[in-house]
Amino acid sequence: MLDLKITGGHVVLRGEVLRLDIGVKDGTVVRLEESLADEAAERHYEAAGKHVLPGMIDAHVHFNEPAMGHWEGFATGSAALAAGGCTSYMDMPLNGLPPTVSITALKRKLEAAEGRSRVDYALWGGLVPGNADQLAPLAEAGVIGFKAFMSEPGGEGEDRFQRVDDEALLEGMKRIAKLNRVLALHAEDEAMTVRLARQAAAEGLTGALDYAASRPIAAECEAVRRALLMAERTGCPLHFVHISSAAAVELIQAAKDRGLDVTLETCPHYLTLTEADTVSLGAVAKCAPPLRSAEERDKLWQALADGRIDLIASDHSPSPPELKRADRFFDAWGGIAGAQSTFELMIGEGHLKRGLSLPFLCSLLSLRPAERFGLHPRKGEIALQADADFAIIDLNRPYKLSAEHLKQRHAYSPYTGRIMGCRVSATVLRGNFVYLYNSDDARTDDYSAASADDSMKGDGKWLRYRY
Ligand SMILES: NC(=O)NC(NC(N)=O)C(=O)[O-]
Ligand SMILES: [Zn+2]
Ligand SMILES: [Zn+2]
Repeated sequence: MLDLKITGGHVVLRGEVLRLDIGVKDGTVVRLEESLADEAAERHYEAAGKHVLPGMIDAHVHFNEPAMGHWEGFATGSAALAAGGCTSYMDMPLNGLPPTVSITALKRKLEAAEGRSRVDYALWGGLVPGNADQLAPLAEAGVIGFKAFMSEPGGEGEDRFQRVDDEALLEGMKRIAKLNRVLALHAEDEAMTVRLARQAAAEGLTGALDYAASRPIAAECEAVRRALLMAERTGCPLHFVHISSAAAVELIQAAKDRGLDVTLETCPHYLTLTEADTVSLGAVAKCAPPLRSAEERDKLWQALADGRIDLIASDHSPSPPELKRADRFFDAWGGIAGAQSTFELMIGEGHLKRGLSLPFLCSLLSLRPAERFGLHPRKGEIALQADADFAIIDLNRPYKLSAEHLKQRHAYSPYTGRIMGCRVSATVLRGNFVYLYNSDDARTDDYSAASADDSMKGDGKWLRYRY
């Protein structure tokens, strides 16, 4: 007998969408057929009129435990992801304390996560000045890659995450190349952004647009260019996080064309918000690199449609709302808390509005991240023998996002008040419902029903995939 069957849905596969029924046993997809009507199953979800997509894999979130759980934690952050159709995520090595830059810190991170996550996860380690000797042990312990900042990451306290100088970056790349891991880079040129911020302060310029002007596209391109030169010398695989400009995409594309092992992500906020929103919404829409012009946003969509963007990640980096209130926009915390909305924004804007196909968008949201960071073939697409990780989506149910919908630690997002073009109806992790929107109950999203807890039992919580 099957554990679960999902019938009547349109199933998004690699390159095509088919009307199929799905059979699940022991957390794995075991049947994909036109009809499983006569098949016995412990649970049955009728998905007629809905689409079944591979669960999203979010390669970039900041859950700030240990020590900073009052900013965001594994339980609340992963509940938000589950409500947004995400079934696996990769946690960044900051802004918890200590940051994940040593084996001791990794253990603390794992303890903080243990038994609290609603969906599957993997961890990033950090590359910072002075931790070169920790890279091999961290890789051995299973981190999926390393993250480094080329500009100041922000935060307070001596043990906060430190940016790399060129020397530490080059040395780190040499080592990471040998470890068969990817180095993820926050690419903004420190010298340029510091100089421009100082200049703005000296001129008394403190607003949202002044902040954006102090972190121009040129700063992103300069850092990307320098990192690519070092990658060429060291052979280190690179992944550029949160790329905000088409010009940077082009630099990276040229490197790909030269044969470099390099990928890039962008985030829903660069595709759906602009610097004008930073003015109207305030620091809830503050991030680094900053939001750009509407013209730049459209160029980024074009680059995406042209296949020049490898993946989409949320870069969910929340803080308590107080830290978003500051007289000078420069002083507010930078980071956008969009974990719950990636899928709905990308399907709503990318598919329903801009006409990109669902298989294409799912490759950016699931398959490519799974392939890049070693989770494929177990995760990343709906296929026989793969994990039964799904987002079940209703394309005919637009809704207005409000603070009450948000499951994250602080119900604070630049997308509240926005009409989402579609809605996640249910999220399934290895055959278990980890989120269920109960459309009969107009008041609440009832996701405590179903067997949410099942997903937290057993193994596979921390994915230890090797290349
Ligand atoms: N310290 C952070 O979490 N920073 C993050 N903040 C952003 N993107 O504004 C990031 O990933 O750079
Ligand atoms: Zn960053
Ligand atoms: Zn980030």
